[in-house]
Parts: sequence; structure tokens; C-alpha cells
Amino acid sequence: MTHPSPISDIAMIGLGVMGKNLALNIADHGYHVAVFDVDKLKVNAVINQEAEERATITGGDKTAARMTACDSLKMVLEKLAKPRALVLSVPAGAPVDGVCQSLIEAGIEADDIVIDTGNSLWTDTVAREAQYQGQFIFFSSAVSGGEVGARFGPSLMPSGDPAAWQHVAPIWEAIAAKVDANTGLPIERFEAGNPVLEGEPCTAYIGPAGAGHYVKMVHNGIEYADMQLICEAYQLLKDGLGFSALQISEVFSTWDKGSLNSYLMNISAKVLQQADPLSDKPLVEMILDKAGQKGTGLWTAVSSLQIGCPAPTIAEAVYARAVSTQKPLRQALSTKLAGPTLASNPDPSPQLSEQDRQAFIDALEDALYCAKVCCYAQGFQLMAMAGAEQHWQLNFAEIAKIWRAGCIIRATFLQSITQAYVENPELTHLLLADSFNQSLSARQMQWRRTVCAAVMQGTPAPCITSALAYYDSYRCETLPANLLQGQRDFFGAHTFERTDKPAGEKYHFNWSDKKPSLTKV
Ligand SMILES: NC(=O)C1=CN([C@@H]2O[C@H](COP(=O)(O)OP(=O)(O)OC[C@H]3O[C@@H](n4cnc5c(N)ncnc54)[C@H](OP(=O)(O)O)[C@@H]3O)[C@@H](O)[C@H]2O)C=CC1
Ligand SMILES: O=C(CO)[C@H](O)[C@H](O)COP(=O)(O)O
Repeated sequence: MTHPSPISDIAMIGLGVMGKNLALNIADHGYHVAVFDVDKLKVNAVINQEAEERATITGGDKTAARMTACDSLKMVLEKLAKPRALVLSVPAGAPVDGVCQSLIEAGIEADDIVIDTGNSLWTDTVAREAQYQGQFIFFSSAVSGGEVGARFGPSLMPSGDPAAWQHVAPIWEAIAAKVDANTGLPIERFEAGNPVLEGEPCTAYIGPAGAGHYVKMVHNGIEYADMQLICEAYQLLKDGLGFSALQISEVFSTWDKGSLNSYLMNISAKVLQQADPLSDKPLVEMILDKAGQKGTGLWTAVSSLQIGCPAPTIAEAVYARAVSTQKPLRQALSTKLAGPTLASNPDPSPQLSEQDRQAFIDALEDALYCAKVCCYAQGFQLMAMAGAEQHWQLNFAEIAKIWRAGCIIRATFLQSITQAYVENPELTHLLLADSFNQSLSARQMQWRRTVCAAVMQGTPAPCITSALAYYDSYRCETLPANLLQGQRDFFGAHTFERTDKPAGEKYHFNWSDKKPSLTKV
């Protein structure tokens, strides 16, 4: 005799990398999950995995399973407690609207909640909340953490209707990554059926519709820059010191124990350690140097340009991926464009003493730290400017807190950012926090040494270099924009303000007239 499946607490629609693992994570916390995917094999796979894991935990109790397989969205709706909560984990863009439309056709009700966890464009989320009003509540919760994070504790960035958040919050707080409240360090346990229950959850209500996806977008922009910075360090060590992948892995592992400790540094060391199963070489050397992207870094760079918030390190990281994809052009130009090593110094590495090599590594460590602080400063300033424009009232201490564990950019360093915003919630720029401006001031000469070395050895380091230009731009009380304003006024009568007159008072100079004159406009 078969038992009728129980009423589910929540549904997961889309059982790919993220959806499957989020569903298993939710079930581990005692909730019953109805699962659906257009691909029935994925439904069966997650149902079987959950049943097996639950049976192992309960000593073979086959009735303990906490998932119900659904073969249609109508069945999903029938299996859910009301008001229904449905999580979408489908590719961003048209599939989100496709599922929403199908849910309307299947009979979703006005007080049901649809939670989009994909990397949707934040303006789409704002539009969707309005579009589906009256048919269901469109809520969003961006997720970071990849496959393992989704399974054992991601960072979750919910936004939208506050009443919907009240409904979703207990589940979200349960499944989110946890940090030790005193140290800010992640509490991690990667065991099915034995989730982390203690500690502060890495989730917090971010704000109205779109705010969570904007914050996640910036998270990914920072992620792009952080990854590119590590890649630049890899190339500098490889080309500058002639280090092998294993030697670089050791350097990264050492750095991971210090102020550069982060998930991305940790996994980079592991990637570099891996041998290729098909050859004797390190796997990293067999991976084609063409980077993919799905758009969130690009959106961050575009938003920074639209808002007028300088985020050059993030933009350079997007460009670096673009240059990487132009492999045929790089192949052609690699034999045509001269570099410093071709002229006078064919292989600088053997000439360096052990002491010089260590000095190079130490300078690079400081350079990476400084550039990393700058890319976070860019991301936080961008969120501040967008938040002000959209009236979101973002809480930056909370945002830094929920990035301390679970997400891809998790790093010890985020505790210092949290502290900076806890001490001064009105902080307008991260570099105004003394802890950061002092540590950058102390290390900036090392940063310059690295940039000089990169330039002189002809190794591209666009993020490390652009971050230094960013730092130096903010160090300048006076920039050459006075000349730029003169140029604009010369060719287009675009006017300028004067240093000795009140702000907002505009002047034009008749540069080309026979009798040049200054007029107040
Ligand atoms: N992978 C990651 O590390 C992260 C991803 N994200 C975001 O989360 C979302 C999901 O990502 P990910 O899990 O990697 O993607 P996947 O492609 O692995 O999974 C998406 C799943 O949704 C299914 N699907 C597509 N359309 C429908 C539909 N109409 N109804 C039901 N199921 C559907 C797909 O089936 P099929 O393959 O058969 O089309 C697939 O199984 C994306 O927006 C992504 O950007 C966010 C954070 C991290
Ligand atoms: O959101 C994420 C992590 O936070 C995803 O891993 C994201 O898809 C990575 O982006 P891209 O594919 O553009 O590198």
C-alpha cells in the first residue's frame, strides 16, 4: 500500500546545480520539499539522493524522506501548504518569466510567494514584482556559494515584500551559512543530515524589490575582480619568477593563512595543485585560457558607469575576460608586438637571488591586499550610490556580515569591513576607515614595486595596476580635470566653475575671440 505524500512546506522549481542542493539543504533542516524540473531525470536523481541520505541517517527508515516528486506545476501547487512558497532556481532571463506564466496557468493564488534565487538582472526583478502583482507575490533572494554553499549553507540576499520575508525567514535563516558571532569566522560542517544550527545566519532582509539582486550583482562584480587579481598574481609568479604551478600553489597556501585568507585564494591553491589525469602536466596548464561569463560582472561595470561611481578594478576584470576570449588575435599579436623581455632581458628569473624572489613575493602579497581593498571599496561605494538613488536604505554592516561565510567572496577580511561599518554606519567610502587607509598607506610602496615589476617584465596586471591608479586618484586633492574643463569650454562652450567662486556658478571664456573675455553664464 502506498502512503499519500505529505503536504510540503516549500517547492523547488529547477533542480540544476543550485536548485538540487538548495532542496537537499532545506530538507536537512526538517522541511518537506516538493521538487520539479522540466528534466524528469533531475527530479528522480534528487528524490533518490534525499531518500538514500535520509535512510542512512535514520537507520533505514524509508518513510523519513522529506521530498515529493512532482511531474507538473499543477501538482506542485496541489502539494503545497498555503500560502504557498515556491523557489525558482532556473537560468536568469526568459525562463523565470516562463515559469511564472506557467504557474499562473496552473492556478497560483494572489498570496502565494514565488522566490527567484537565480542571478536575475535587478531591474527585471523590480519589473516582475509589479507585473505579477495581484497574481502572486514575486519575491527574490539572490544566492551565493555555488554547489557546496547551496548544499550546506549559502549566503542569501532576500528582498521584496516584507510580509513575504516574514514567511520565508525561518527557512532562510535555517539553511544559510553560519558564522561565529564573536570571531566572524564561518562555522562549517559538510555532512548530509547534520546541518550547522548554531551561529549567526548569513542572510538578512536587504530591502525592496531589486535591492537583493543589485547587492548580489555587486558581490559578483567583486568576485570577478578578486578572481582576476589572483590570476594576475599567478601570471606574475609564473612569468616573473619562473615558478611552477606547484610552487605558486604553495605561495597561495601561505597567503591563505594571512591577511589574504579567502575561499578564492584557497581554491586557487587547490586548482594549481591538481595534476591532469590525461597528461603528466598540472591540470591548470591544460585548461584553455578563455574565460566564460554569464553577465553579472558586466552588469556591475555598466551600472558603475551609469551611476558615475568609479569601479575600474571591477571593469578591468570584465575586460580581462573579454581579452582572454580573443585567443586568435592574441596568438597573432604575440609574434608581432615587442615586449621588454624580447629586447634586453630574455629570462629575468634566473638572475634573481633567493632574497630577491622572496622580496618579489612579499611585495606581491601586499599589492594583492591593497588592490583587493580597493575593489571592495568600489563595490561598497557603488551599492551606496545605487541605494541612495533607489531609496533602498542598504545596511552595509549587514551586507558585509552576510558575506562572511557561504558566498564565493567569503574572506577573513570581511570581518574588518563589517567592523568598519558597525563603527560608522554612515561611512561614505571604505578608504575613509582608518583601519583601511592606514593599512594601505603602510603597504603602498610594495604595491608600486609590484606594478613596476609587472610593467618592466611586460606581464599584464590590469586589476592590480588600475586599483593603484584608483588609490592615487583619491590621494590627489587636485586632479587635471581643470584642464579637461578648459578643453570642453574651448571646443563646446560647456562652461566651468571657478576655484575662487561659489559652487554652481558657471563661467565661459571666449578662447578664440580676438578679444578674449570671461563671462558669468
Ligand atoms: N552555479 C552557481 O554557482 C550559481 C548559480 N546561480 C544562479 O542560479 C540559477 C540556477 O543556476 P544553476 O543551478 O547553476 O543552473 P542549471 O542550468 O544547472 O540549473 C537550472 C535548472 O533549471 C531547469 N529549468 C530550466 N527551465 C525550467 C523550467 N521552465 N521549469 C523547470 N525547470 C527549468 C534546467 O533544466 P534543463 O537543464 O533541462 O534546461 C536546469 O535543471 C541561475 O540563475 C544562476 O545564474 C547563482 C549562484 C551560484
Ligand atoms: O553567482 C555566482 C557565484 O556567486 C555564480 O557562480 C556565477 O554564475 C558566476 O558567474 P560567471 O559565470 O559570470 O563567472
